[in-house]
Amino acid sequence: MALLEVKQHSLFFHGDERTFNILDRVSFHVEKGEILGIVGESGCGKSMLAGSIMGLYPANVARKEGSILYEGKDLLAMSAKQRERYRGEHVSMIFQNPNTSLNPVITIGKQMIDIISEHKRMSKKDAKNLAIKWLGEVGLAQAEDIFASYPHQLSGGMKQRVVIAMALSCDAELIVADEPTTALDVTTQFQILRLIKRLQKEYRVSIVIVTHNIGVAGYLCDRIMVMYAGQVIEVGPTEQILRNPVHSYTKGLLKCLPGQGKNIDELYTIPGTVPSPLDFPSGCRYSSRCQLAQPHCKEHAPQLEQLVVGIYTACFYPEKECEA
Ligand SMILES: Nc1ncnc2c1ncn2[C@@H]1O[C@H](COP(=O)(O)OP(=O)(O)OP(=O)(O)O)[C@@H](O)[C@H]1O
Repeated sequence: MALLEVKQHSLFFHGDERTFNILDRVSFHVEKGEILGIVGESGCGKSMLAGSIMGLYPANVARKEGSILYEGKDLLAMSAKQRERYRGEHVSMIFQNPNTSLNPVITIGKQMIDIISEHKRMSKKDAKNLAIKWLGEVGLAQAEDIFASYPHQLSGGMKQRVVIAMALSCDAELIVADEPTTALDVTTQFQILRLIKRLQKEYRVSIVIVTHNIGVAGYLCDRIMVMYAGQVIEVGPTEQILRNPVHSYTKGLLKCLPGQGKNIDELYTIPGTVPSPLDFPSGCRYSSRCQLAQPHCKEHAPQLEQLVVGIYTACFYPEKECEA
């Protein structure tokens, strides 16, 4: 059984005049010890889906459909209290901005002891030792000094390491990381990505990483799931997605990656923008930007279907080559 299995999950929101759809029949799974990357441009619904996996929803959600099964138990059928327990015991979230997870007026050490004590029965002294062990484990030299520091005394990269240490110190089985390196400078980004990769290998934790950067997912993930306008449009093993993508949107995302020696003027961008959820096209949601789109694509919505084993795409013309 997969650790996490999301089936036909849709989210509808209350708008000013009507309800509208943000996630549309999203289905995927995460195996134990796997890293899955959720990739797409801004506004594709990645963060909303990350929230769903955590059982966290904005106040204006009108309707949730489908199921989100964690070890076979459906989050959507749980009470708010059960979902809180699920978050406490099994999953942990890493946000783009580490300050979201850290209290500015409490030392790192006290925050870590509090969080460890919530999850494990142990003396304060043992919790302190465990916290310091984890601070060292995530590459923070002088872990004792970090333990005694306040968040504002640390750099962004150091704070993100602390947040990772917090997640692992509570034995989270699934970590949901929403753009965990986007706020960091390029060098620090690489260091944090390398750290996540090393820790995942060592502790066999499952990770869902949300990123707009398909290169980041390519480096870190076992499989990549590409989203567009609230729908999954391609899923497959990382090698396959990087070398032989089948959906023209995925090809476009790959083409946007900066190459060596390219300056900003030479970078490719996919023409057009992601449609607003208030205005999703009725056929294929990518059809207005797709150079392969046929009249049929504007009228009918392709379903996510298995092309070959393990590779799924929602496109009527997946085999065709295109410029993007
Ligand atoms: N509380 C809300 N009520 C209504 N619409 C929302 C709400 N939060 C987000 N949205 C809309 O839902 C869509 C998906 O947003 P989401 O933040 O999940 O996208 P994303 O792919 O994570 O993009 P980004 O990387 O910019 O966060 C967007 O069109 C966004 O404007």
